[in-house]
Formats: sequence, structure tokens, C-alpha cells
Amino acid sequence: MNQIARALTIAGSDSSGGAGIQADLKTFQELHVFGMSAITAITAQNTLGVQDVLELNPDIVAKQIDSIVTDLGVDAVKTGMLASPEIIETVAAKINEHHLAPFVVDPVMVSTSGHLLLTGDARTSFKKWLLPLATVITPNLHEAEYLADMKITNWEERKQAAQILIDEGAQAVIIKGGHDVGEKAVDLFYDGSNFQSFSAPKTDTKNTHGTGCTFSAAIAAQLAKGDSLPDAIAKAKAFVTAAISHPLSLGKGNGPTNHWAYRQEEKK
Ligand SMILES: Nc1ncnc2c1ncn2[C@@H]1O[C@H](COP(=O)(O)OP(=O)(O)O)[C@@H](O)[C@H]1O
Ligand SMILES: Cc1ncc(COP(=O)(O)OP(=O)(O)O)c(N)n1
Repeated sequence: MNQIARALTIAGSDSSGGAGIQADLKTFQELHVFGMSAITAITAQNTLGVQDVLELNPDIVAKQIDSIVTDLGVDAVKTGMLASPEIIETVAAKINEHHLAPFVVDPVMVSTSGHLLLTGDARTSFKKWLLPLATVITPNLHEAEYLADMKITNWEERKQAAQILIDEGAQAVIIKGGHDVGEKAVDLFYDGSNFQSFSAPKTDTKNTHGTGCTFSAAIAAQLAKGDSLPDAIAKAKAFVTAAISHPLSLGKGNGPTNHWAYRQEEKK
């Protein structure tokens, strides 16, 4: 029996520390999970946008995963920015080869500032390589529309999109509602049998850089510790809600969330 749960993030580096690998590792740390990383791309990024991206060779991505798995071991894995169809295929092959599970897929495609974080035919690669391996996939509304190839204008259409992603092979899906209008941030969960909504008050803030990364990393952390998927999502929702509602106000644009907030709330 290992003394500490171990989680691996396979994602891009965000120089500003709000999203990507940096947000994932901060989240793992705050949730008392030992964090490890395989970097897919290096972004020059801040709260104002993405200034440049250097995509890494799929070979070095594969080797990072091998190095971690063959020595330290992994209790849960998540993916974020995968940068290219070639990296998606490589990561899927490694997930299969090493039987890595549970597996949280955050289908990162575009930054808040509108910069493309994935080249090529993302829809085809995600569906072919990643959906069939996913314990849960965590699209935001735009990503769900793109992957399910339909418009989502209401709750019923959100359910239909979730069904399409399950039919494509994901074991479960949570379509996040951060980009929806309304007083609450409501996420729709579906495991092929039951729908469940996870809701929290919406904070009126522009500092939401990295919310999706933080949410999916928190789900992975809780799964690594042995939570059921609905329990992991409920904890992740509380974690990201605390991070968003206790602003740090860093930078001149869309600032990062506050990864300490959950710990501070727990102490109260
Ligand atoms: N302003 C907000 N207030 C409270 N929760 C939010 C807010 N924005 C996003 N969330 C929540 O943060 C998580 C990430 O969602 P979202 O921002 O939609 O993802 P992404 O960063 O991938 O676009 C979800 O649980 C969502 O409901
Ligand atoms: C390196 C890197 N990875 C992912 C993102 C996108 O982060 P996400 O949490 O999906 O959302 P926003 O930051 O766009 O709100 C990123 N920007 N950089």
C-alpha cells in the first residue's frame, strides 16, 4: 500500500502559472496528492494572452510518461493541452500500454484569449484515440459543441451532447457551464445511465484563467485517492469554486484563480 496517492498530468506549460501543468501541480499539492508531469508544449503566456507556443516532439512526451510509470507509479492521470494529433496518438498509446486509469480527459482546444492550443483535426483525433479510454471527459460548452458537432443552446441540448460523447466511447462526461449565462455555474454530469448537475454560485470576475485545468486536476487528484467519480466531481467543484471566489487579482488581463482558497476555507 502506497502512503501517498500519485497523479500524473500530461499537459502544456503555462509560463504565467494560472493554467496548464502549473495549475495542475498546484491543485494536486493542495489536495495532498503527489504530482508528476509530462510536458507536451511550452507556451509563452500571461494574463493578456498566449504570445507563443513550442510544441514538443511526441518522442520526449512518451519518454516522460515511461520514466514516471516505470519508477514511481501512477494512481490517476489527466490530460490537458496535447498540442497536436501526433501527441494525442502517442499519449493514447502510452495510456493503453501502461494501463493507466482512472483517466480524466480535459479536451483543451482554445485559451480564454482565443489562441488555438491544438493544431490539426482535433475532433477526429480526440474521438479516435482519447474518448474510448476516458474515465471522464470534461469539455466546456464550446468544446462540447465542437466534439458533439452540434449547437448547445439549452439544458436539453446539453444532455444530447453528453449522450453523443458517451456513444463515442467515454465512460462519463461532465459538460461545464462556466461560459453559460445565469447566476449559477452549473455543470452537467452523465455516466450513460444517470444525469446529475453540480451547481455553485457564479462569481462575477474576469479572473478565470485556468479554471478548467484546475477542475479536471482536482477530479484526477480525488480519483487518485480512491473517491468514486461523483464524489471526486463534487470535491473538485468545491475546490474550483473556492479558487474562483477568492481573487488574487494578478496581471492586467484574465488573472489566475487562487489555489490556496480551498485550504483556507477548510480551516474555518
Ligand atoms: N465565474 C465563475 N464562478 C463560479 N464557477 C465558475 C465560474 N466560471 C467557471 N466556473 C466553474 O469552473 C469550472 C471550469 O469551467 P469552465 O470555465 O467552463 O471551463 P474552461 O476553463 O475549460 O473554459 C466549472 O466547474 C465551472 O462551472
Ligand atoms: C498550457 C495551457 N493549457 C491549458 C490552457 C487552457 O486553460 P483552461 O483552464 O481550459 O481555460 P482558460 O485558461 O482558457 O480559461 C491554457 N491557457 N494554457
